[in-house]
Amino acid sequence: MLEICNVSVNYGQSRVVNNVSFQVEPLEKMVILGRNGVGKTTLLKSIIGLLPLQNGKIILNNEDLSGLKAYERAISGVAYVPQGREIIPHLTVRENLELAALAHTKEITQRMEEVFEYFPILTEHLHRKGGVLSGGQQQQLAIGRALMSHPQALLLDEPTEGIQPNVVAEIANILIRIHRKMLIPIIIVEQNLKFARKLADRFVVMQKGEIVASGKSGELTDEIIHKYLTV
Ligand SMILES: Nc1ncnc2c1ncn2[C@@H]1O[C@H](COP(=O)(O)OP(=O)(O)OP(=O)(O)O)[C@@H](O)[C@H]1O
Repeated sequence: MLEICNVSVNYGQSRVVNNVSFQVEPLEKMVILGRNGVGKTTLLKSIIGLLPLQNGKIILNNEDLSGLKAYERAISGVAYVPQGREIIPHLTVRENLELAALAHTKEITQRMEEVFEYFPILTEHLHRKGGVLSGGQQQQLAIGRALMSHPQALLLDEPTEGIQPNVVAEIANILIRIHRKMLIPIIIVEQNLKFARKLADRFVVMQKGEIVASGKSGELTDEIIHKYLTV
């Protein structure tokens, strides 16, 4: 289980995430919703250790990660698919995957085979540079790269951004398969409501750094959408 306990994050004097708490069970996929600039990415970055916590704790499977650096949290099992994918453009698909698994070299071939089961398209592009892939292919590579560390929790920041609708649907189905097989908590920051509804078991909505609504995905009402999500 991934526990976010009273987390606050500042940029300088400015508080961007304020006292956020929620838990994600291994059987759950949680989506974080909210308009632009409400602190969703900042929260994800504080969970993975790229931004310091002002207050609060991050606990994964009873291990307190709060004092650990980002690479130590990665070793403890937190994997991150960043907004914009951040594929290394001059490395090939294979090299992008290998790089993500350097700490686990013994199992690298097996891990890669697992990634190819989810994303067979990557096998067709294995020796091409990551930078020449389409947006959808890069997103698949970014998720595959996160899986190379065999994570205990998976965090994704806007995986549908800039991706064609048919590929979005495919990515949703693959994430559902990944979750069924790995049974790890998944947190997705998302603006695409259709995708969020298809994927998520539960949701939280953020506004001005705080959680203002939460529930099971069936409880995501038009009223909540109108009040906190439509522009
Ligand atoms: N490096 C930074 N330094 C100072 N302020 C920042 C920094 N990065 C983000 N912010 C500000 O913090 C607030 C929250 O930004 P954040 O990116 O977390 O929001 P978000 O909900 O993820 O939005 P989006 O959907 O646009 O990515 C915004 O007001 C943003 O301008």
